[in-house]
Amino acid sequence: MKKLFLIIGAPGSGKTTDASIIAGKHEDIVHYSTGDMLREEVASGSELGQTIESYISKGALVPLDIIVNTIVSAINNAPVDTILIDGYPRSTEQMTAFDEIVSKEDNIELTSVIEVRVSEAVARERILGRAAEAAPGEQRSDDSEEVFNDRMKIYTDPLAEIQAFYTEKNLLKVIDGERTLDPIVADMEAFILDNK
Ligand SMILES: Nc1ncnc2c1ncn2[C@@H]1O[C@H](COP(=O)(O)OP(=O)(O)O)[C@@H](O)[C@H]1O
Repeated sequence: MKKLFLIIGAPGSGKTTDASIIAGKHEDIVHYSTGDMLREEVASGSELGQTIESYISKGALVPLDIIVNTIVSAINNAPVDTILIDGYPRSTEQMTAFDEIVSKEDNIELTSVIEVRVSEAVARERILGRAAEAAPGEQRSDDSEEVFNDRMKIYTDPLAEIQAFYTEKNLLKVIDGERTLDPIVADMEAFILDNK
């Protein structure tokens, strides 16, 4: 049985960093970041990667079929049974599409949806700080003020509906992301270890 933890959070919430640290500490936990998987496809130079980059550079969501295929293949190819995926779902369309997949796949259990919660002000400060600190040529194409605003709106627009959907299923776990890294990671790690 593959036990899946979805981790959502605003741009700059630290969701990818948190999940990556936890997976790095436990051999029986693997972590996939939707953003990183999509950027890997872009880096491959494939035609699909060019399509993906056209969305990422605008802070827009890539099409449903692309992101669903990306996460389903990551789950199916995962080498261990506890899987953390950060950056999904980002729309109610993605949420319902995945709910259908999980309901059909006996081998996949959605164990929890962890929301790393930060205010827009903290998210903005972190993203624009990351952009300012990036080495020349290393800045992410979507870390500009304008694209950040679009990414933030895309995240917050469906959030209430996503929170309600998973609260109803008793699957939502909120973690305060406005702290230093260690207590956030400790809280998330304890929750995952208690529930995997
Ligand atoms: N679940 C998803 N659905 C569609 N597009 C996605 C998804 N996850 C990531 N992306 C694309 O990758 C970009 C970067 O995502 P990510 O690295 O997680 O950054 P952040 O969440 O901090 O904005 C998103 O702005 C979007 O273009």
